[in-house]
Amino acid sequence: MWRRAASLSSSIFSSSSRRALRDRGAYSSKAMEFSSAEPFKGEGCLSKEKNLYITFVLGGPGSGKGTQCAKIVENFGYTHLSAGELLRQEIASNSEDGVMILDMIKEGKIVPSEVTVKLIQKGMESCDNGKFLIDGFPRNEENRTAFEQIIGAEPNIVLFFDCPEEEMIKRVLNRNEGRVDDNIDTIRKRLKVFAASHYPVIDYYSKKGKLYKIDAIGTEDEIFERVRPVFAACEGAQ
Ligand SMILES: Nc1ncnc2c1ncn2[C@@H]1O[C@H](COP(=O)(O)OP(=O)(O)O)[C@@H](O)[C@H]1O
Ligand SMILES: O=c1ccn([C@@H]2O[C@H](COP(=O)(O)OP(=O)(O)O)[C@@H](O)[C@H]2O)c(=O)[nH]1
Ligand SMILES: [Mg+2]
Repeated sequence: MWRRAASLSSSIFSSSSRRALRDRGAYSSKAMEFSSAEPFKGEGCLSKEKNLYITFVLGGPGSGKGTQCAKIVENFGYTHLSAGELLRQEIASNSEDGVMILDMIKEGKIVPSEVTVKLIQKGMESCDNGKFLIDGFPRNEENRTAFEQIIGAEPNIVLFFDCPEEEMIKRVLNRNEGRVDDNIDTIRKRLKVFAASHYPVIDYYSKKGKLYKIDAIGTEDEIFERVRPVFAACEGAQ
């Protein structure tokens, strides 16, 4: 069972790890636009006493969040919790909230925070592993503050997959997973919601020095080579 993080500001990399990461090209000058002057102050990686290490994985629809999460899981032993997938499971289980969630997803809207955070909480509590990738959440400021209040923790780091809209549309239309929201009308709505709501979240974590902006154009493997150093430095610091 994971234990609740006592601090809302836990951070992982020592300044030497951060230097090494930068030297290895983990983030481009573009990514640095989002980084604060003094990003990492923490000592350990997965905080020993808290036993909880959280990464939020953000980006627009089709930016490759799920694809890269699978690679992070494979290489670094994280538990992947996709907020969208948890909501789809809730629909499939015919739960009380299922119809409301389905309506919101079809319209590309953001499901009320409490519903999503409770599902994430259940996922985290049912898992012995303390290393979590929380994929596709928080989608807006209200999501972000609800997570802090309900879970009592902040992410240690935040990945943001930066992808042009045309590429996201192309990928979603080719996704072929039978999702009710992978059609051009819903994609356009989702992109509008994304454009209107993601920036304050990104900006918040940037100012806290937790944000890694990853260029999401390239092959899946090329993109993972941009992601890998972020986690490799973390492992090295343990
Ligand atoms: N780098 C990439 N280049 C081309 N297609 C990709 C790339 N990464 C992922 N995809 C494909 O694009 C679609 C969306 O990827 P996914 O990981 O589901 O994105 P997200 O979770 O951000 O919506 C999937 O069909 C996936 O196979
Ligand atoms: O925290 C979340 C995550 C997802 N969704 C809903 O679920 C849909 C699909 O989300 P998912 O992350 O699976 O989509 P992706 O970005 O991976 O295409 C979104 O458009 C929202 O309607 C939501 O309301 N809150
Ligand atoms: Mg996804």
